[in-house]
Amino acid sequence: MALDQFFEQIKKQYHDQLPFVVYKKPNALELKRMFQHNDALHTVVDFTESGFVFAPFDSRQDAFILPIEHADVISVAFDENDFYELMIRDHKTSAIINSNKDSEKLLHIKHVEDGIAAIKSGCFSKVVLSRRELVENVETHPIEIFKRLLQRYPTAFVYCWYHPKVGLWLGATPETLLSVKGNQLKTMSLAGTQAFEGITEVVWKEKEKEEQQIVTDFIVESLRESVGNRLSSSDFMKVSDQKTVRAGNLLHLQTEISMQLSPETRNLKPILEALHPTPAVCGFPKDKAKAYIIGNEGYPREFYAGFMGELHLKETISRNPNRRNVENNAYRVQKSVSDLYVNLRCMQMKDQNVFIYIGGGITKDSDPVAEWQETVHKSQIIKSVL
Ligand SMILES: C=C(O[C@H]1C=CC=C(C(=O)O)[C@@H]1O)C(=O)O
Repeated sequence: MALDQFFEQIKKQYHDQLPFVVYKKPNALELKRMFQHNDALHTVVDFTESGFVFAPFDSRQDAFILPIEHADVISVAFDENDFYELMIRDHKTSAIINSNKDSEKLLHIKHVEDGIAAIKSGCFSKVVLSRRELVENVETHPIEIFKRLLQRYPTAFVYCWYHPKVGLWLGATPETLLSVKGNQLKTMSLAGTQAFEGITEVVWKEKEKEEQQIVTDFIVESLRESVGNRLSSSDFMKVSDQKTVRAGNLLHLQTEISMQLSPETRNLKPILEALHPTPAVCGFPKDKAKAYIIGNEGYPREFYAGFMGELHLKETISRNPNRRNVENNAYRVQKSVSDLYVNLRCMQMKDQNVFIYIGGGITKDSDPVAEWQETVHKSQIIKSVL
């Protein structure tokens, strides 16, 4: 199917107020879309379901799914030239809208100061505080915004999710929550932010390294506790060194973590309950930081800092990648694939109003004004696609 036709069909599905998701995985040269046949709202029961899941920050609230058995899935190839075409077409319309008000600045700085005071009084060692910024009168069609996200963030998970009973969300996230292919589990710890200024070999402050190490330690410990009994040896968990990764115009510190699960692990609920929300979007210890966020942030996060992605989809994988044209099914295996991402660098569209969600990790050494500026920088980057 041609790319234009692919996007036109999505616009029609949206116009007809029927649920859909369109997405591209990090570095993939393929776009996928899933159309639900009717507007029924399906709630996740235990994460053994198959489909595309959309889960909120606060796991006491419902997570939703476009179930594979009620949906059509189509993939199209997407290569560098398509990126180029889109870039040329949309170049003139991209603009950075600066709408930060002084009252928003003072409020965020106050929230960060209060968060630092709570850390110093021993409530928790890290908390991620965020804010929501409103941009009014956005006339760009959400699918055009999605295309711009695609061209800007080739290394991100880029998505547009819509359900008439929930709303419309878009984003380009650099953070994997959980990837399970067969019995291979991969996740990552991501934290620390600085602007990308042409090079990725940058120096990180101790404060940022410590902030990211809190996330890594939490993930390793949570995985040990939630699936540890299925491990035959701790050698099954691999933890990489800290490295710098680029997410559009930002740099972050990242550690990759991987392990093997027992072959029959279909129920991801215990792992997701242990991991989500990680200290990259919540804080540490998790429950105290989460209660503080919900009680003090002053707005509902809804799906920001929640997670989304493929849950238990079937994928045919070649056992021997060198045997490309082998027709023999003996070389192909069907694996269950779950690829879930943290909903960061995202926005929610309500008619022509767009809410942008941005936050940052706070530790005892954080500078409230610098934290405000980090959210301004992140929001300007997101706004530039409107
Ligand atoms: C919570 C956000 O980012 C997280 C992920 C990477 C770096 C972060 C930071 O530097 O604070 C945050 O932990 C956000 O962008 O809204």
